Amino acid sequence: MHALEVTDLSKTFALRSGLFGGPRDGVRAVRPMSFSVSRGETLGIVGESGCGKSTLARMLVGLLEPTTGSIEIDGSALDTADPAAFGRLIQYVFQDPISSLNPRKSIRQIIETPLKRLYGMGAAERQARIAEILASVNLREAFLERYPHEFSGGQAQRIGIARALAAAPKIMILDEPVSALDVSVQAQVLNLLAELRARLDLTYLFISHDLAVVEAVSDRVMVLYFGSVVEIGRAERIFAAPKHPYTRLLAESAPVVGRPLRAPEQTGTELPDPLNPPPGCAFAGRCPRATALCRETEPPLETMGEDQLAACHHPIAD
Ligand SMILES: Nc1ncnc2c1ncn2[C@@H]1O[C@H](COP(=O)(O)OP(=O)(O)OP(=O)(O)O)[C@@H](O)[C@H]1O
Repeated sequence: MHALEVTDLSKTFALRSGLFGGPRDGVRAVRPMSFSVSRGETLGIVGESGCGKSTLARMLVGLLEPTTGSIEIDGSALDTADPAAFGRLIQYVFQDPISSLNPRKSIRQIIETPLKRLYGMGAAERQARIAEILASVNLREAFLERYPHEFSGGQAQRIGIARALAAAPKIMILDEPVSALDVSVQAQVLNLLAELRARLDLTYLFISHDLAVVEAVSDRVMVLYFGSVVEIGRAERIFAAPKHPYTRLLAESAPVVGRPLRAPEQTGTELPDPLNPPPGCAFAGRCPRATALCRETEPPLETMGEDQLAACHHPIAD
């Protein structure tokens, strides 16, 4: 049984009706995708801006209703109408730690909220739990009566992590959790996350533009392009021996540690128009290997080596 099992999950943002009142398709932000994550695993998720990472993450934490598909955690399907059930199982750590914390609430109130809301804990139980959570993110109890703006970025991100841990989730979605932090602080937060994962048997989905960070922290990496999974495989293999030309482009355009992915305009033609998607492979317009087949028929995600799947008619040979 997987910690997380996603089946045919998709999201289309409806648009107002088109010219002359006719229907229009809407923006297919996430096309039907299926993947699973094992208990204790870190799955990295990479892709350029607009590839659907946030939309996927927001569906996984119950902030956005999927258009199709299902989400199972530890074998139980999540009910999209029951946000508290999501909250107890899967939590989100945001990119910008300070602005993601309510400025009018003390740290105690911020950490207490999930304990009350999700578990209905009484005062004594909450006090004990808060002390435990603070210790696990290496923050002093003296911080509890302070407010978010009094903290540095690294401390604020520890508070964001503490808030997520208060829900005692099985899965955490880490959305660019260190990209807003100074490089010197990034490693501390990444080490803390690794330690928490091991100690609490957590499963992570780690979204990042920074391939070096993703490669370092992930067991497997999933590459998204234009709302679809184009490749998924072991972190140590996927950038070293990509099967999909898009994964290779990403790896080649970010050769320096810490360098973020380049914008599409720096790596060739732009992304396709989401309102008017091409019929075949969405990457064909930028792909040096594309043929007529690619422009006509969308390639399915297929096994192409040990633990590696790619959606490509002309995959790169080993
Ligand atoms: N509420 C919305 N209504 C209409 N379209 C949307 C909405 N939210 C996202 N989109 C579109 O869906 C697509 C995927 O967006 P999403 O924010 O998930 O991408 P992303 O990979 O997270 O990008 P970034 O890295 O910039 O956050 C984009 O084309 C975006 O314009």
